Amino acid sequence: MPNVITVSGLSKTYATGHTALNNVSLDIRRGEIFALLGPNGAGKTTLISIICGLVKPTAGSVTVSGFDIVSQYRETRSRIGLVPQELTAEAFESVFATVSFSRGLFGKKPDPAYVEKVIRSLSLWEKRDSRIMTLSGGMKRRVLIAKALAHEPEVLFLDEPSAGVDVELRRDMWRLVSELRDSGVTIILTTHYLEEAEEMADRVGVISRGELILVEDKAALMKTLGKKKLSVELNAPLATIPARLTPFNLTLSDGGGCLTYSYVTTAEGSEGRDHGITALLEALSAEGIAFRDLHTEQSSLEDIFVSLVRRS
Ligand SMILES: Nc1ncnc2c1ncn2[C@@H]1O[C@H](COP(=O)(O)OP(=O)(O)OP(=O)(O)O)[C@@H](O)[C@H]1O
Repeated sequence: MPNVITVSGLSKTYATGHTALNNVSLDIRRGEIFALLGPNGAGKTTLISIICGLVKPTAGSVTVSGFDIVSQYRETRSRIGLVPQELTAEAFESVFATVSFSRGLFGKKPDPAYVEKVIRSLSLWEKRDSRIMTLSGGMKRRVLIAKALAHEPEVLFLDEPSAGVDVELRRDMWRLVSELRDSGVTIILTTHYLEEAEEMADRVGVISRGELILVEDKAALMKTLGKKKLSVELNAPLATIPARLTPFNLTLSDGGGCLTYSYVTTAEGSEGRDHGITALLEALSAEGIAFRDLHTEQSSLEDIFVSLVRRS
């Protein structure tokens, strides 16, 4: 996949002297869903704001579809849709008028059929003539997405799309984001919710204190980091691990009193694929090894994330 955004050596030090981004380089592939994860204050919004031309970088460069965000601002901005964190929309305008107006801001010719399509895809058609102020919070958020899509952007930024929305709207939004991706739009979202990244993203970037500490395919991340451990507390300690048990790559601890087995719990793995636990228990029984207790421990994405951020 060719890159749609190239970020090179990007840094931002605010007037306060605070360095919010430090030498960040990142390629976003056309057509992917990229999740940017990071704790509060990590620099996610700063990064997005620079790419969208709202904040000036201190050093480094960014191109969008090959155009420079500073010297070719109009070219880059018209290719980007931004759904901001805060709910801001014109209170007295109707949904249809607001979305049409957003399209006009980017110099696009009016296209009521396209605006209708966007509004329908966000299940807002029934509300097209309603004033924004009369809508629920969830509907207002849908309007923000419609506004961001009004000028047919190639790239859509969603800053904390799930903040303050209920489970149903979150699900709807996830569905919408996949549909947009299927229609060729590249999506970059920031989130605190690992579940969201896990559900939607093709790739994940972790940012902490202004530095990009990891960029990885989600599947690979889950595979390497989504591990489970089974600990078997033995009745009698073992001096060594018997040969029959070698294929399980066990570790022996607690003075020989505990055997630990690690296995992967990716989405595919948990759906019926044998983790080898049955085979392990059979092998233990065949070796005449008795145990008094079994327990499992899972490294949650939360743990993984916290340990990555701490390590950085
Ligand atoms: N205009 C500004 N002037 C000075 N400092 C700023 C400004 N905007 C952001 N910062 C600081 O830069 C750092 C990064 O902020 P940013 O909003 O990019 O983080 P974030 O990862 O988006 O956080 P959150 O998850 O809370 O939205 C923070 O310490 C913040 O206080």
